[in-house]
Amino acid sequence: MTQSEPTEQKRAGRPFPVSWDQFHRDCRALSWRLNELGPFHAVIAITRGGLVPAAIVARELGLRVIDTVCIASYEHDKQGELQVLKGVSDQTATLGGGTGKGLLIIDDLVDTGKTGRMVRSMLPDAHFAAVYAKPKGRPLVDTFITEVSQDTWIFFPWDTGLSFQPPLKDGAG
Ligand SMILES: O=P(O)(O)OC[C@H]1O[C@H](OP(=O)(O)OP(=O)(O)O)[C@H](O)[C@@H]1O
Ligand SMILES: O=c1[nH]c(=O)c2nc[nH]c2[nH]1
Ligand SMILES: [Mg+2]
Repeated sequence: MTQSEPTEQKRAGRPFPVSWDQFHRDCRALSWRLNELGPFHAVIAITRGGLVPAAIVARELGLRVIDTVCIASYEHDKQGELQVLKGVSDQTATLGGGTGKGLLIIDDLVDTGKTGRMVRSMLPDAHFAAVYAKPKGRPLVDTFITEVSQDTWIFFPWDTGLSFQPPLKDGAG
């Protein structure tokens, strides 16, 4: 990528900030939906973003077997090549009969769907849930809570902090 190309975040343009409180509520809503679809043998978090919703969903559903698939693609806000740094453990794979049946994969969001596609190819029969979905990634997930437009950038609470916001009207501050 050259210096002048905009990042995915800049290209998205429309900011969608999510507070801890809102995120917790959305994860609880996701848990309600998933509770009707289970039971699941184990939760698999797609790191790192999937770790937070996975903890909340596992707590709500009483699941104590938690594994990770470690995937890196975005360097801050630019998407590069997908790298699988760690797959599911043999023990979790056995629980899912080798194809992921009865396993619950969780991520914070699906955007282009690249990450979701990669995990689906690893565990085709697993249930894949994300808290937020953009249109391109939506066909990859079985369950999600809120859809946002493709030109939206979601700002998660662990990536942000409180800061001064200028008033909408110029000079009103
Ligand atoms: O649908 P996609 O276009 O593939 O994008 C979605 C993925 O991008 C983000 O992860 P990221 O690679 O930034 O890593 P992180 O979870 O460690 O922040 C997010 O947590 C999803 O896993
Ligand atoms: O914090 C993030 N917000 C997003 O909208 C997004 N899309 C891909 N990766 C992302 N990370
Ligand atoms: Mg991620």
